Amino acid sequence: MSQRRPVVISGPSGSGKSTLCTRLLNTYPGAFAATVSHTTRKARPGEVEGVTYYYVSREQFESLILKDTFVEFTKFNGNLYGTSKQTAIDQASKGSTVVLDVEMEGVKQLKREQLNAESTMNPRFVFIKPPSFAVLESRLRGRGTEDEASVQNRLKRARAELEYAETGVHDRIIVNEDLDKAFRELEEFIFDGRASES
Ligand SMILES: Nc1ncnc2c1ncn2[C@@H]1O[C@H](COP(=O)(O)OP(=O)(O)OP(=O)(O)O)[C@@H](O)[C@H]1O
Repeated sequence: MSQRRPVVISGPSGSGKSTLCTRLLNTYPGAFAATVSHTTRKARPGEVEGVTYYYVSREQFESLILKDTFVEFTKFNGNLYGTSKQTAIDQASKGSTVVLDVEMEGVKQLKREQLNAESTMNPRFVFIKPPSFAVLESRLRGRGTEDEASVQNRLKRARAELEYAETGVHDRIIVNEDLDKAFRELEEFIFDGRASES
């Protein structure tokens, strides 16, 4: 299989990025690889260093920024998150198509990176859109992982994400209403219309 361009999956928190990414990785074992991000947030029970995240201190993270380590990084709920260039290169060298799950700031940085003459990533961008704001809110609450302040913060950011997507920066927008349908559309986008008929 020829090496495919990296796929950047973005969308508001709660739109279903992780759900769709996980399904992609499980449906095609070995074909896709998610990058492991660096974060300054503390590991939650069950999370594994080097698998879920690379956990670093704020000082370490800031020094990595100065060393131009990250292809994108962002601050969220007081913590820093970033995708290092090296982890994307490592995954691609194993023959896997790299999948990046990022939010709006990450997309903007990746777009800027593309303008850089030395940029080699050349990713494609897909936006996962919730069917409506009300559905997004109910999914975020239904997930049961956020306190009220975090839900409100995510919803505020979601408005900006949706406005940004309106500007036409993504190669494809997928409305995640019915999960199976959204997944088929994602497959079609990734395989350029040659997805399996599942
Ligand atoms: N099509 C769908 N129909 C119903 N529920 C869905 C659908 N897609 C995702 N969900 C549910 O919505 C919630 C949010 O999904 P998910 O965690 O994948 O979002 P996310 O975009 O990755 O969020 P974050 O950026 O915060 O990680 C989850 O509980 C998930 O099971």
